[in-house]
Amino acid sequence: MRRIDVITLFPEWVESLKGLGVTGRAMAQGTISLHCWNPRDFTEDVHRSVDDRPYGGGPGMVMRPEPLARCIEAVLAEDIAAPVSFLGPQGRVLDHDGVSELAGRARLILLCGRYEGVDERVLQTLVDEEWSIGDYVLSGGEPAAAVVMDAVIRQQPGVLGHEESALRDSFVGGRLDCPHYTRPASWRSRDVPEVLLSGDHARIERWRLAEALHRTRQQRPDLLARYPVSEVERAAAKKLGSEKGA
Ligand SMILES: NC(=O)c1ccc(NC2CCCC2)nc1
Repeated sequence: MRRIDVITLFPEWVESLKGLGVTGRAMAQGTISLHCWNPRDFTEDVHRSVDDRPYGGGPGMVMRPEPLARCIEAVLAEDIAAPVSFLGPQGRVLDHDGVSELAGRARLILLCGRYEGVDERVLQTLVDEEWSIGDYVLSGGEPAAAVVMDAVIRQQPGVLGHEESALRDSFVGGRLDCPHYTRPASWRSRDVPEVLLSGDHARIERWRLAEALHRTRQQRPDLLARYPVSEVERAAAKKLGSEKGA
């Protein structure tokens, strides 16, 4: 991933992400270039109108096809070809596999709708796919685009300080994350598990694997069905058990 184009009526909303955290740094460094496009810049009328009343009546407004289409075509005219992805509740629900798929692309074009949605003919003629971040309705696609961008950018090599931390994250290999601790070793009478202070990195790794497996079994048995316990996990849990007994 080296370029992300976001089509939005609120470019300042999206631009604000440039200054935040690891994803902000990646964009500030230019590892990822972020380009915002506003359909309002592609209107022809003096009022620069991007929405209009829905045919068939009903509440709210619909995004007009022409300015949106011109905007999308301007985006497509630049740089390499890429699918146009609409963020909407009817789309494929984003999960780790979806993030990996999007992260493998050289370019993302994210279309953010507002109001009641965009004219269906734009979706039929210019949009290639629809992604959803979950089964709920948002007032705009921008929050969903921000989620997609964050999840995808952190997968890029070199973006996170410690590459392996992106690998250990929850959901890699269908596992939730292990518990995390930092100083002080005893806090409000609660101690950090002694294994983490042992300096025995092999044992610490086994403990982390076993904890992640335990949590996944407790919180997300569906993930266990999809990603069965591996030999490494079984061995780690077994060895830990024997050590505990020791
Ligand atoms: N679950 C989601 O990812 C999602 C995305 C966009 C949206 N609303 C947008 C879609 C067009 C007008 C507002 N609602 C929900």
